Amino acid sequence: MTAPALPRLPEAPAAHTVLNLREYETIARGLLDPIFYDYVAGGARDEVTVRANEHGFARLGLLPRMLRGSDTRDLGVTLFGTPSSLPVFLSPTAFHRLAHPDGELATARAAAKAGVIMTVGMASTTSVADVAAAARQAVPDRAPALWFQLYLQPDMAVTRALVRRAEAAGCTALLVTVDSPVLGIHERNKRNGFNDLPPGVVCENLRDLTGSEPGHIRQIAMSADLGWDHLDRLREMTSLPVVLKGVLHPEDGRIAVAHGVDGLLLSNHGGRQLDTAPATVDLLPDMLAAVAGRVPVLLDGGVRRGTDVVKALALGATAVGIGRPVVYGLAAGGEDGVRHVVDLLREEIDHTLALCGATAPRDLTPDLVRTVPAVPR
Ligand SMILES: Cc1cc2nc3c(=O)[nH]c(=O)nc-3n(C[C@H](O)[C@H](O)[C@H](O)COP(=O)(O)O)c2cc1C
Ligand SMILES: O=C(O)C(=O)c1ccccc1
Repeated sequence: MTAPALPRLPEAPAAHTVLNLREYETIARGLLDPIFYDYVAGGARDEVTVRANEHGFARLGLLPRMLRGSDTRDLGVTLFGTPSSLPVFLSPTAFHRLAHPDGELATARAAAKAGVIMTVGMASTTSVADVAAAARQAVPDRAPALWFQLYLQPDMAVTRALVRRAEAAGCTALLVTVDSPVLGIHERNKRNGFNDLPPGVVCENLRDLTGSEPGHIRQIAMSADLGWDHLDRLREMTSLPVVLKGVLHPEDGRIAVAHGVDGLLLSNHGGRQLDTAPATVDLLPDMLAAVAGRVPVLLDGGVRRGTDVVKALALGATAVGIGRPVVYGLAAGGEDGVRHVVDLLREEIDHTLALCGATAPRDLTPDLVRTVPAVPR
């Protein structure tokens, strides 16, 4: 068993020297323990889906409109009642204390100051209550904009305990991950022998649940026995909006709506579960058709540029999530790094809207998106 050492305190790069999200990956790679970098960057099996997500955006072009924009643009959206300054939210990622000693606290402060929603992972290395306190302290005059990511547990008492913790912390929605009946196989982790957290790093939300290993990642039960009935029982146990994360087949989108979900997050887990699942942006039109406007559809996977965000919104997504770029920003510069990642995207989205003749996300329509031959990078 090899657990990576905690990273040394990284030197925060001067913000002006980092120009885009991909550069944050390069910087993080130089700072992180290679075992943890591989954990973050990697995906399932051949990592086909990891590459496909970014490639999906590369195969779409934006066809701008002229002479109809405005110098004042509004990027804000409201997602399940939670306002966000951007149509971008932070997707849940586990183990932030492996990227930076301040862990999820730094991420929460950055998200709160940037006015975007952070999804706290069930496998966070800071408790959801402490994350919420950090967000509140960072921006005292605003309610924290936090969602909680949940793996449905076959023991519904455990599920209930986690939901109560998220509610008590003030989370305003539950993202329920359903793409993990079993955990994806990451060959990089196998090669590196990465199968445990270093001493002192604990999944704080799992500390005092039933089970013999308090705070251990093995406390999270992945179960292929879960079914739609478990979702129904979750629906009955909370009045929080429930967003299903990881549905990919349009028929599952229809079933989810019939079961009363408040929204869908079209996600292939960043290519970390079923390898060769298609790119999420390629699946978006079919999912939107299946859902037919009954609930908002969010998307994550491979979003690295403002143009990616604008393409997804133009096709009909309500907002998009970012996963790895947040961890890379955190590794590179703690709170400032995450803040800069969000602010870089903000500037790129605003600039792209201007160039497309749009003043707000609602101006974006599918006719602005064309399939093109991907240009090699
Ligand atoms: C290091 C890492 C940890 C993740 N942990 C979780 C998790 O605990 N729960 C979950 O639902 N998704 C998890 N995800 C998936 C993300 O929520 C998201 O779907 C994915 O990262 C989006 O793709 P992107 O990284 O290309 O932006 C994780 C992703 C990464 C990279
Ligand atoms: O690494 C992941 O993608 C992930 O979702 C996960 C699942 C269980 C524990 C920690 C992370």
